[in-house]
Amino acid sequence: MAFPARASDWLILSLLVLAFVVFYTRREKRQYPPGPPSKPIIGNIFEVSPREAWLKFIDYKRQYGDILFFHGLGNSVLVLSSMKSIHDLLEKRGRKYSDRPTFTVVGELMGLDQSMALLPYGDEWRAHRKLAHAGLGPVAIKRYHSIQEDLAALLCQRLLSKPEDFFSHVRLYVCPTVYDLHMDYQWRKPIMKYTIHNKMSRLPLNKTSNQYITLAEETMSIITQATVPGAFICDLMPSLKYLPSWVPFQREASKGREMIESLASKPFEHVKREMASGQAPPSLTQTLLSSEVEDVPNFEHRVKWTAGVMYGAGGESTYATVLTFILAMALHPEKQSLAQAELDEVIGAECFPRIQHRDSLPYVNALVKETMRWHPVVPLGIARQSSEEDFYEGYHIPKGTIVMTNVWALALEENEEHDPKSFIPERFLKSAAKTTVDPSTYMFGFAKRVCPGKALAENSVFILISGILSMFNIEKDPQETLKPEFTPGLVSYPTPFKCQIVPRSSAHANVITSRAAQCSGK
Ligand code: HEM
Repeated sequence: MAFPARASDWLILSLLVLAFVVFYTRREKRQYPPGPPSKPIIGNIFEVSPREAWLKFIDYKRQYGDILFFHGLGNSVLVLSSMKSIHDLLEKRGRKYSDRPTFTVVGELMGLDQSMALLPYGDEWRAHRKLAHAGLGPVAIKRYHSIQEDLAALLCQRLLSKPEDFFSHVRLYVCPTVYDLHMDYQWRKPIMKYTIHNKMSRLPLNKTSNQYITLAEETMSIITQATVPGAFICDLMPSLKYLPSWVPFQREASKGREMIESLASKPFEHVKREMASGQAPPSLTQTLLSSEVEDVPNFEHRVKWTAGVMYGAGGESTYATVLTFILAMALHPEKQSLAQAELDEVIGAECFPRIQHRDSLPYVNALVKETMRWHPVVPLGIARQSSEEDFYEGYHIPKGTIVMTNVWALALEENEEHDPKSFIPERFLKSAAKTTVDPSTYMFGFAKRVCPGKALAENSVFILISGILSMFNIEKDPQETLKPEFTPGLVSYPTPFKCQIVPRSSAHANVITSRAAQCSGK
């Protein structure tokens, strides 16, 4: 065997060995996390379906494990399906994983990127979060208890008069819970005429409805349509955003921009006027404007957008949760009776519950948790984007990777004691073995970007659900086969279904009427 004889030969050989080692080490480091097989150029990116992707991700989780990777056409997507991986990346390495993806049309062109939910991780976002904590923190939300209780009573009143329109009623009284906090009671003053919208959940509002609600619902409709993947080619080819204003999508974007700006500005100006006249009731905007953080630069702009984002961010998910509850009750009357028995015993028969009763109703709380677990309404969380490249468990995660949290997989985690697909509130009772993770630890997102409305939402969901349970029986429509089916989007709620919502007795009907009358008198 011939060996290199001269020093220069040794040098060349050493460099070759070094280059070989570096090449293979880097190749090793650049190994992506597992995922379905990929093809040249398109990779496996088309396996990420825009509709009900969570169902497919469950199958892939079984095959490839808790971290899944999809890539192709210059995109990469990481799906995290275990608390451990979510905690390791979003919590422990939060600095790298707290950005949001860029939405060219709805964000940049329509201006929604001024709102906390889409703001990049940075100083502006931090300023909005600080304001949100001031207005939605544990002490501040106590100011809203009576508003939330009134809205639950008014929802029951509507259910009493036209139970078959429950989709519309829930929409009308749940989304504005958030709006009400933003403004005040004004939206309820005009008489609203509305009917159930056949396919869509959105309210078909007419001219007699309140201008703020009409604006909010129309704007939400534009935002929802604009965020459907593929709605605008400009989202796939961002350079198209420089096309002139007469191009059709630019005209749509400019209309959307106007409406989104009005959604934030109009209620804000309304509260300011009320404050100037000394008559502003408690609301998020009012709380923030009268807070002592006025030395913050752009204070008014930030308050306007912090409060303005809440209708979209909070209404839809609360609405979806209450509808899921109604569906679950129609399917599980035996669980409903157990919750009603507890309500009757703890707060008294024919009494309307209050938020302060929350801690003394373990079964009702378990039922609320089970509603959230049984069908998570935000099944894949809200996407993040990695702001730096990273390596996790030996895998390479490129900078700019879209990161999804597979909440659906967490909720349907295999469990030895209880079937994850069945509706069993008992799994959350203290007496049961503590094998099921509390959904409030994953339903509202994670770490730095965890939902700032969580505490408020939990109160809303509790009072709406316990109010309905205490006053009504929800029953299957005997003429229909009730099959649980849900919409496929970012926020997923039951597709239209029929059920019967009947007062538990005439005494209960009277309680509803007199409790609702107290609200209208305010
Ligand atoms: C059942 C009701 C609700 C659910 C299930 C829910 C769920 C979520 C989730 C999953 C996120 C994403 C967090 C992340 O990226 O990790 C989020 C963000 C957010 N939620 Fe909620 N939410 C609810 C109600 C509310 C309410 C009532 C409000 C406002 C009053 C609200 C305001 C927000 C805002 C502003 C964000 C964006 C936070 C940010 O990007 O920094 N949510 N929510």
